[in-house]
Amino acid sequence: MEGKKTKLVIAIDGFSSCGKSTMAKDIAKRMEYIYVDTGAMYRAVTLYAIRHQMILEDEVSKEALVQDLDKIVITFQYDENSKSNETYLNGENVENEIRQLEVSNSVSLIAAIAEVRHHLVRLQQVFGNDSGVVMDGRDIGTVVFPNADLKIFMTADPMIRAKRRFDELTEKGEMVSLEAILANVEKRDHIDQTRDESPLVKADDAIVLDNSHLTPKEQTALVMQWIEDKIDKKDL
Ligand SMILES: Nc1ncnc2c1ncn2[C@@H]1O[C@H](COP(=O)(O)OP(=O)(O)O)[C@@H](O)[C@H]1O
Ligand SMILES: Nc1ccn([C@@H]2O[C@H](COP(=O)(O)OP(=O)(O)O)[C@@H](O)[C@H]2O)c(=O)n1
Repeated sequence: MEGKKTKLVIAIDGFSSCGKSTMAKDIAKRMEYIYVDTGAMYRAVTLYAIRHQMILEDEVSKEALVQDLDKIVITFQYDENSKSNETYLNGENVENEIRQLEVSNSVSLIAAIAEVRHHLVRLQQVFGNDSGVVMDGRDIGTVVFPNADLKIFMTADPMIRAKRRFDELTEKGEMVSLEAILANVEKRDHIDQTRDESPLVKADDAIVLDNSHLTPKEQTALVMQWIEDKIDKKDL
């Protein structure tokens, strides 16, 4: 299938920590598409806000942050060691820092700000200009690429998601509790689904993928079949 001429825009949305980016990266590699982790962009803006004391006990200095948006430059660079794109904030590699619980605890507040969303969505849409892109987030199939060729809405049992994230962070040496992770996952899902600006919602034409009991290999195999079907239809 690699090298086929027809290039798709693939949108992957869904709840926190269910495996969206794992799957998106795998698909992008197999298809030789660009992969864009939009969550990393919201996380980088959040890290900037934390470092500039713009978040105090769940209160965000919105005006100050919005004023600074043009000063926040987010880029991705391929890293040979991790064999994946890593996130840079104003030239500094922040890939590890943006995954820490401190950032996770504030990111949904930052992502609820309309001006932040408009700014990042504009940047994300540029990545899709050439098509051949896999993008994951919360509003990709609904707002960023409403005409995406394939839309997937991922979900899994909240406890299973929390355990996956817990294993990942403890493996990296972060001292966290499963309870704190579960609380964060559930709180973010709630804020993401109930915010006014482009809330997390399944697009009408998205396929639901519950991967609670699927391995990464199994979920990729399933999605590769859906991609093949889409390409066959387009090539007709
Ligand atoms: N199908 C799966 N089964 C078990 N663990 C998974 C599966 N998919 C992903 N993971 C693991 O779950 C964690 C969260 O995955 P990630 O791709 O970061 O999720 P998301 O992008 O939705 O937040 C990672 O540690 C990843 O390795
Ligand atoms: N397109 C996107 C991507 C992320 N986000 C926000 O950014 C947060 C972090 O996204 P993420 O994809 O890194 O989160 P995880 O699913 O990896 O935990 C989410 O909880 C949302 O609040 C968003 O609002 N829209």
